[in-house]
Amino acid sequence: MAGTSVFAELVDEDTTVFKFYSDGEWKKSTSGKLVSIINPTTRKTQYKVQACTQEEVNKIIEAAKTAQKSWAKTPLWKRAELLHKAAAILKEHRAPIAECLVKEIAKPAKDAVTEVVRSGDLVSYCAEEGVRILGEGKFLVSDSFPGNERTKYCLTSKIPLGVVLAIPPFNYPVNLAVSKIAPALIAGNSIVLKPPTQGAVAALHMVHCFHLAGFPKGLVSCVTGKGSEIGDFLTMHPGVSCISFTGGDTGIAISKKAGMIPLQMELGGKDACIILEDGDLDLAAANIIKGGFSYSGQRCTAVKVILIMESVADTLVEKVKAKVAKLTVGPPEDDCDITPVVTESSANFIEGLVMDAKQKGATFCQEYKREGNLIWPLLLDNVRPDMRIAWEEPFGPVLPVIRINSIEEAIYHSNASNFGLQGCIFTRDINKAILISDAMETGTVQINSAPARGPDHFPFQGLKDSGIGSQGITNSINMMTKIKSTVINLPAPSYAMG
Ligand SMILES: NC(=O)C1=CN([C@@H]2O[C@H](COP(=O)(O)OP(=O)(O)OC[C@H]3O[C@@H](n4cnc5c(N)ncnc54)[C@H](OP(=O)(O)O)[C@@H]3O)[C@@H](O)[C@H]2O)C=CC1
Ligand SMILES: O=C(O)[C@H](O)COP(=O)(O)O
Repeated sequence: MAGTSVFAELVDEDTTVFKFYSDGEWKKSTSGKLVSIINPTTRKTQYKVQACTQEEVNKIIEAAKTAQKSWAKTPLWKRAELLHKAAAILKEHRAPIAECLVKEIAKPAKDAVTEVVRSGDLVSYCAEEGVRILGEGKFLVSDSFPGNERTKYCLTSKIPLGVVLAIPPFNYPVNLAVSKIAPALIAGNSIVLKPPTQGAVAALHMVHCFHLAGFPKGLVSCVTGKGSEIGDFLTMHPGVSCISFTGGDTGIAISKKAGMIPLQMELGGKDACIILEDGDLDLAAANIIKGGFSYSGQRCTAVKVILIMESVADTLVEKVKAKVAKLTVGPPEDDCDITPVVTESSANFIEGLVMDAKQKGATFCQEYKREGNLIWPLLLDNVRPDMRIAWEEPFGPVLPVIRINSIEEAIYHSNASNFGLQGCIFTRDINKAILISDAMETGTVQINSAPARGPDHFPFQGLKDSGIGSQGITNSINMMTKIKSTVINLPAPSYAMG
């Protein structure tokens, strides 16, 4: 159970009130204020977390700055060793952490366990990748640039940035937290985590695994509280040297307010699934179900619009409809495919998109049904560009189908979006696939499979409003370092063996 056994020190007087993590200790905030986490399924308060004060944030950042200085002098292999230890502890305690994910964000039970295991694997991979790429630098000689003799040797290495602020979203509160924490730590940075409110307790449990692994005091901290209240103070804090954020439009606002520091932003998406006449329609239908409806469509990489050639549209829609009918709908504890969406306001937003489509004449392939936060999976056919669902991301189990008559039309629609995260193409013609991929303004294009972030060492990036920079283990480690050069100036040209 959450907050019990090794996690007992996280809880306050009752097992639903959780402390925050500062200077290697679990603490109650002096604010005396708590933030409630509502269970999306029961719509009742499940847990409460501390609303940290600005003073507490100041202390955390000061401690993080101090801890980082000694951490940067800790041998790389020792940093990796601690990360491997944290990964093992995380995996060992996957059950109580997954239980938090089920209660806080209604993630289906099996997927919740997968998130924790995937996170442990990510931390270990990061440790291994870090010792390789951070163990190498460059050696340059001056005479390759015109006008120079070989009188200068330039040695470059990757050095840490300082304090990294990590802000993950509700849909992967553990995995998208460690995908920022592990690269930051292996690269010699300290980390301040501000978890999403929905998912904060799972994140606190994950942080405790780093505590149990024995990381130095102050190196890893976790501030809780509503992003709308404590967010600006954190993101504009002069002690923060880098922000790694995943979430919605909030990221655009942060990028305008943050100082002159490196930013890693992974924001929303409207990933198109383009299906050509020669595409394998069974494969496409299976990927539409997995891509569009897993975790009830609450993934940035979810298939969010189907662009299908008119000549094969009826067949494809029938295949998808048949599979939608088989999706199970209900509580996450029962491991249903479709579970309640994260908040009531999300459910209302999704309903607004559905009603707009209804009013403007979309074809409902299923009856629209909602109970509380639970929305039954819905395929909307014959969606037109004047409908909001054609452009906006529902972050829910509702999927629009737009019928197209040419490849150009598909590319035009995909590129007209303000987002540019991923897209996918179903065709047996690899030449067409490559041409379409090249024309699509997205960070990644998948050929004959649904969009996805993983495997987690692949580069992951969004263009346009979908983000800044690139994630993936290697890119994140590099992003959380800067280059330092030392130039050795020789009194006379010197050529090895020359
Ligand atoms: N590209 C990607 O990889 C992903 C993108 N997303 C996108 O995120 C959205 C849904 O996720 P959601 O969690 O609701 O996104 P939000 O942008 O609302 O929240 C993301 C994080 O930012 C915090 N936050 C809120 N306000 C501020 C602020 N002013 N300053 C700093 N931090 C703040 C939130 O905390 P709190 O919870 O306390 O408000 C949360 O931890 C969708 O649009 C989706 O597309 C989601 C997942 C991955
Ligand atoms: O933010 C998201 O929703 C995730 O980065 C998507 O990850 P996934 O493709 O592994 O679900």
